[in-house]
This record gives sequence, C-alpha cells and structure tokens, in this order.
Amino acid sequence: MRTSLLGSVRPDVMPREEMKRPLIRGRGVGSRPLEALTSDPATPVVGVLGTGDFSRSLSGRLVASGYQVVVGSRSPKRSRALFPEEAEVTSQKEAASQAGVVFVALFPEHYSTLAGLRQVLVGKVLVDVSNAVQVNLCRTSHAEQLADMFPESHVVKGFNTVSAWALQTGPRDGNRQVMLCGDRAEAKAVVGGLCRALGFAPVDTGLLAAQALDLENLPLRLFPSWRVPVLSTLGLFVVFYLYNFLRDVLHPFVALGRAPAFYKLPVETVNATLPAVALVTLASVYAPGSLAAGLQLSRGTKYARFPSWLDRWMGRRKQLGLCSFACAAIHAVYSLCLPMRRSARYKMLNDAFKQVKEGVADSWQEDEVWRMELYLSTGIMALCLLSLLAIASLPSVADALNWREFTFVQVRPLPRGYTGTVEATTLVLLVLLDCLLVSSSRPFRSSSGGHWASHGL
Ligand SMILES: NC(=O)C1=CN([C@@H]2O[C@H](COP(=O)(O)OP(=O)(O)OC[C@H]3O[C@@H](n4cnc5c(N)ncnc54)[C@H](OP(=O)(O)O)[C@@H]3O)[C@@H](O)[C@H]2O)C=CC1
Ligand SMILES: [Cu+2]
Repeated sequence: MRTSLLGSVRPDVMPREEMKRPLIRGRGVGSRPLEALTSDPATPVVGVLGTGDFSRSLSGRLVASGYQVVVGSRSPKRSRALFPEEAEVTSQKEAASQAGVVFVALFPEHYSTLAGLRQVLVGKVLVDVSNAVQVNLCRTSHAEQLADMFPESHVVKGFNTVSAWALQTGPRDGNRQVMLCGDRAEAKAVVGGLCRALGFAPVDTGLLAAQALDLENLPLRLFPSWRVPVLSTLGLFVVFYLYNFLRDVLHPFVALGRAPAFYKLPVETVNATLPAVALVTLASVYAPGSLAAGLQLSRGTKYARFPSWLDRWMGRRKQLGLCSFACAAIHAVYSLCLPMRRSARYKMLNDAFKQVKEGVADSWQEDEVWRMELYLSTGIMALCLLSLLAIASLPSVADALNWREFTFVQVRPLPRGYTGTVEATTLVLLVLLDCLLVSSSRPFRSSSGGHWASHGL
C-alpha cells in the first residue's frame, strides 16, 4: 500500500485503513449509536459548504451512515436548527479546515466567495456537485473552474445527478449510479467509497476535462437519443394521416359525391395510419444494417468508417424499433375498440336491412372468411414477435442474454450477424403476408371500407 494517497490529507480525517478499502464507516460502526460516532476520532470527517437543500439532505445521509459532518455556513447560528444534532454547523473556514473531503454545495456563481479558503483546502478533496443552468451554456465546466480556483486541492465532480430528494430517501430502488470524474484517481476512490457507504454505486467516468461538462449537462438532457426517432415517427404519422384523410374522407366526398364522413377522423383514420407508420419505422430499423453491409461489400473492407449519418442511424435502431412497437400496439387497441363505436353498429344494422330487402339469406363468402382469419392471425403473431423484440431491448433483459442469444432475438444487421435472425425473418415474413392478405381482401380493393373494413367490420 502507498504511504500517502492524498498528500496532505490529515491522518485522522482519512485513516489509512479507510483508504485501503473504500472510505466507509469505521469497523463495527453499524452497531454503535450515532452520538458515539461524532466523538470517535477514527470516524471520517466530511465537510459540506452551504446550507441549502442539497447540503441538508447530504448531511442527513452522511450522519446516518456514520460520518462526522461539519457544515460550513456564512451564518451558522441561523442555519443550526436545519441540521441533525450530530452535525456540527460552523463557519466555512472552520468546516473546511476540519474535514478531509469537502462538498461544495453552493451554486457556481458563488464559488468566488470561497477564495479565502484556499490555504485550508490545500491537499483536500473538493467535491463539486453543481449542475449546468442550461445545456451547453458554458464551455468550461464548473468543476474545472473550481479546480482552477483551488489548484492545490483535488476536485472530483459527482453527486450532481442525485437529487436532494434521492439523498434524503436513500437509493431504495431505481437508478443507484453516481457518476464521478476527476483528475486524481485517489481522490475519486475516496469519493467513490463515500458513495458506496451512502448506498450508491459510483461510476468513474474519467477525467475532468473530458467528462465534467457532460456530467453537468446530464440532468438537463431530455431523452437525447429519442428526439430523432420520435420526430421521424411523428412526421411519418402526419404524412400517412393526410394521405388517409384524402383517400378515405375527402376524395369520396368531393370527387365521388358521397356523404361526408368526417366522423372517421378521430378513430378510423388514426387506426389506418398507425400500421403504415409501424411498418415504415420497422423497415427503418433494418435498413441501415443492410445499407452498412452493402457499403462494406462495395468497399471490399470493414475497416473503413461509415458516413456519420449512417453511424447515427445505426445507433438509433433500438428507439426506432420501440416507436414501431408502440404504433403497432396502439393499432391493436384501436382495432379492438372499432366494433364498440356507434357508427359501426349503425352500419351493421343498415347492411342487415339492405340484405333483408334484397332477400339474401346467407352472405357468407368462404374466401373472404379465410383471408380475414389468416391476416388477423398473422397480425397477432407479428405483434407478439415485435413485443418480444421490444422486451429483449430492455437493458435488464438484454443484460441477462449472452451475445449469441441476443443476436438470435435481435437482428444484427451486419453480414456476420445474419446467422441468428430467425425471429426477425419470421417477423418480416409475417408482416408481408399480413399486408398481402389485407390488401387482397374485398373491402380494401373496393376502397369503400379501407382498413376499418379490413378488420372485419
Ligand atoms: N437541490 C438539489 O436537488 C440538487 C442540487 N445540486 C447542486 O447543489 C448546489 C446547491 O444547491 P441547493 O442546495 O439546492 O441550493 P440552495 O439555494 O438551497 O443553497 C445554496 C446555499 O449556498 C449558500 N449561498 C447562497 N447565496 C450565497 C452567496 N451569495 N454567496 C455564498 N454562498 C451563498 C447558502 O448557504 P449559507 O447561507 O449557509 O452560506 C445556501 O444555503 C447547486 O450547485 C446545485 O446545482 C445538485 C444536485 C441536486
Ligand atoms: Cu391492422
């Protein structure tokens, strides 16, 4: 073991025993009452600057995990009542000098007020917990700015992805990861150990210059990998909806002189649009793989970079697949609800009356019956397979599969992966068969009932 891990970190603050293992509560701590710990010299001292929401939640958890906590405030008397009894609330300077690890729980615009603490913070670990105010607003991260202000301290960025609420309640479920980055491995190890002691799982993401800005922007990002797939799905929906509106509603009314059928807009036209969007989106999941394979074949090598648009497209296949699944699932629900509508009941009654008037006793048509049975069955099977693909894309499920199992379920569209595409091939065949059967059924051909009629109504 190295003799000194953190330069001038005080031995009572960062005992060597604790440094060897992650910085956790002292041995046997769990069985002792908390009051005893505050006076225990072997218990690590953690400082927290600032007395806001984050500071209060963090201090509460640190105290509960057996740490001695010293909170540094500009007005300690006023803030005393907000903290657990076991935590000491004192001046910023006093807190900084007592602790080995100091959390800076201030907003970055107030960092400059800490300039006077430079001497007492020499050799200590400073944890920057701040978040960006706006995505990509700053070019330099707050953590790097703090590191510039305190060149003789070791700045670690972290805990900014954990809310004050999560700190208060503890990581009972959901995401327990705490992203960390910093330039000094030992400092990251200390903060990582502290994370573990609080019940979180530290993830070392790298150096400050490479990661801090990303980490600060992380809590502000809104589903970055979903934006393009969702927008393209919505775009397709608009295009197909307009097409179906023109074809099934406006054209029969304006050009053929039929009664206006605007009642179709909320359910029928939406339901006719969804499968088209699902199919095109599904095609866009498999298309980039085939394009990439073609590109590799034409170049005669796999050691050349794909164009960046193809790279990005390949990276969004999972999201596109899930959008396709969502459309198919909503289509199934809409289809099940079609017969509930008043318009469907009126139509059925009218048809029955017309049949009686025409003296037709039996309207059974064997070929139509078979077509419908078959395409409904293939549609249901295709939806089930799509559900399986969607389930297998969940991280927890995907993690439980080995590489071969994963490629068996999820198509790997590069040439080598075509060995295990049973499910994807079956899915594509089922969908094609379904389309073929739907488009050859009588109501669809006569374009009077469209997709609605193709669902047996
Ligand atoms: N709240 C949350 O859920 C999370 C917050 N964070 C980060 O934690 C940091 C603190 O957030 P939060 O606790 O919510 O903020 P608060 O506004 O609740 O607290 C900030 C603290 O900073 C001190 N302060 C206020 N004004 C000044 C000033 N002019 N000069 C010096 N110190 C000042 C005060 O302490 P005193 O008066 O005692 O000196 C105050 O309590 C931020 O960087 C935030 O991005 C990160 C993740 C989650
Ligand atoms: Cu359908």
